[in-house]
Amino acid sequence: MFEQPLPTLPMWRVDHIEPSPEMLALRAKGPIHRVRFPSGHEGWWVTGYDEAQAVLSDAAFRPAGMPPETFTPDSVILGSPGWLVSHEGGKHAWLRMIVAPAFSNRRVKLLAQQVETIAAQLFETLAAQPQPADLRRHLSFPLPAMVISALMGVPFEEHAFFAGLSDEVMTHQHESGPRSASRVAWEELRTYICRKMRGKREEPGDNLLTDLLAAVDHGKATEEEAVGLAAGVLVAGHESTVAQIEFGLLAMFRHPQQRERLVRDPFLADKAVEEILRMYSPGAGWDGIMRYPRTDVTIAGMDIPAESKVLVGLPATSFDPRHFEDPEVFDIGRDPNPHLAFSYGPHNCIGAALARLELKVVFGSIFQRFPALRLAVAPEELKLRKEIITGGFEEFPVLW
Ligand code: HEM
Repeated sequence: MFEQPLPTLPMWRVDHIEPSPEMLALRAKGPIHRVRFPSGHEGWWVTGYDEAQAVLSDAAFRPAGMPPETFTPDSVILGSPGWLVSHEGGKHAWLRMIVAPAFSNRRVKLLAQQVETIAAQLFETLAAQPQPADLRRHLSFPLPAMVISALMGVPFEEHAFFAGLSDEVMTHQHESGPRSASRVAWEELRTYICRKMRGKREEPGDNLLTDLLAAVDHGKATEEEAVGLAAGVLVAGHESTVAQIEFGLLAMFRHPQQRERLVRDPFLADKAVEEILRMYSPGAGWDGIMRYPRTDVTIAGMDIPAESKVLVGLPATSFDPRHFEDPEVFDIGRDPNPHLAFSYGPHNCIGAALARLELKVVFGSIFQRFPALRLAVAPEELKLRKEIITGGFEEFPVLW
């Protein structure tokens, strides 16, 4: 009998950010599907919400940075010592505990004021530019980088340097792309962090690099692990937030009624951010996070052999009608909104509270500061950054 070819990933979004119709159609057929990955390998794609949660909390699955030997992880940082997604079980919990204080409620509260100050400064810099101006250059790229400077305890002026390296690390990351430039950038980034961390001996403070140096001094982590932890936080925390600001703004431009709702009621900012995360999470040609079962497993009645590739389709889970009413509707007042944009289980995003804070500061005030904010080009002229997993745009020219 004639066999249907397997659905192939990636399934590109439409108009840069709208969910792919192929993804929606496949998701509607069931919670798990056999697919072909960009690498050419066959494997499984989990699109159901409950099934995704089950995989992400099951210790039978290794994380994205621990692929079986036959597979390459989809980025050079996955697999590096100290990068949290390259560890599992007790070792992962131990390393995560070392960075956890930097993300505690107390530290995030301390950062809140700084985030507001940084955003206000960047808004004014943007306002002072001749129009049209590139919002990426003046807001979406520097904001998360400056916040990470504060989190790590490095001078603001260095943000452009390390954010440039972080950007390079995340570029050409699709599993089939070339990687030499991102390897070089990863090494350079680690060297920079190592130097800054050692500098904390003379100039300690309430920041991540001081915590990490203490962990090394007390024998809780090797220097290599500490540097990997910091570099991982930096890379994970920068690119996804940049793309989320840009995708969120494009979403608001595409939905003028929702934008008006937000302008009329800025208290909706929290919920608007959640809805942006649910429906327009970062990603370009990115369909989820990889997991590898160490034993034979069964998901939703489908038998999956050990050591296969199982992609947990976080973006697809946002459209599961078992958890979201009218999931294809962008509703900034949606409540409840239990999306999985920050993942689930032991590797859930440790920076979620900080990311939410940054997004809330942007979306809660940008349309007040720039009431006529709009794209200076037709949306189809925006160039999606296809070579970077998180997406975002080459430039984001705006008028106001
Ligand atoms: C909109 C912004 C963000 C999104 C959508 C996002 C999303 C995610 C997702 C889906 C994961 C799980 C990866 C996996 O299990 O394979 C993750 C992990 C992680 N994220 Fe985020 N993230 C964001 C912002 C941040 C920020 C601001 C930071 C830190 C400053 C951060 C640091 C991390 C770290 C360190 C991990 C690894 C956690 C672990 O393996 O234990 N992220 N993030």
